[in-house]
Amino acid sequence: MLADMEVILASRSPRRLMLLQSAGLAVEVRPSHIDETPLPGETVAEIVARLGREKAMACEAAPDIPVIAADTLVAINGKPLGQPADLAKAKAMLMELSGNTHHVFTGVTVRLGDRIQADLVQTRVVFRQLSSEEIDTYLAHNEVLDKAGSYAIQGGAASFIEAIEGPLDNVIGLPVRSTLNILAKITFSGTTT
Ligand SMILES: Cc1cn([C@H]2C[C@H](O)[C@@H](COP(=O)(O)OP(=O)(O)OP(=O)(O)O)O2)c(=O)[nH]c1=O
Repeated sequence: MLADMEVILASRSPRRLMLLQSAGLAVEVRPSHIDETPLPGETVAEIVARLGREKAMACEAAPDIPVIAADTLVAINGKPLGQPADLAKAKAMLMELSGNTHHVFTGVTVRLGDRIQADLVQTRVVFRQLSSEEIDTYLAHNEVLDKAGSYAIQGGAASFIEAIEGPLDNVIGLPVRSTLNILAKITFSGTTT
């Protein structure tokens, strides 16, 4: 039903593009550039929901082409971990995640003209204990500056995972099942949320 549907992806994330293409959509990439600074007092869930929506709204598109946008953050003890500014911050984040449980939140929005459908998906991730040397080796061999929480579960960080509960693709940046659900809803039902 959705196969070969033309959509616009308002994201520069190559992982989101790959995930949508793998689902059979015909994707045009048109990244949105918005200020991703959290507002005072916002929870992590509220931040990703708002930023996903703002990215979808900021993207210029014809009213009959669905726009898909998302925002992903790692949350530990209620605190958001976004993309690290530098390798020192990346190391600090991985030290904090080591031996602990965190949650990955993605806010995904589909916009069609002035109608919006959105969803919020979370995945629980448990990291095993990591040594300082192991983190240094990981950072020396992996690109993490564009990854929330300074790791990529689809790369070398898979071996850090002790347990995961929830969708894996949500951690990579886009929960595909949820995205296709809201895409189908907005395309075929015409309802607004
Ligand atoms: C935790 C984790 C995050 N990520 C990525 C997904 C997202 O691309 C990125 C979080 O940053 P986002 O700000 O959600 O997205 P982005 O900056 O890549 O793209 P845009 O703002 O244009 O939409 O972290 C992984 O690829 N693997 C992981 O294991």
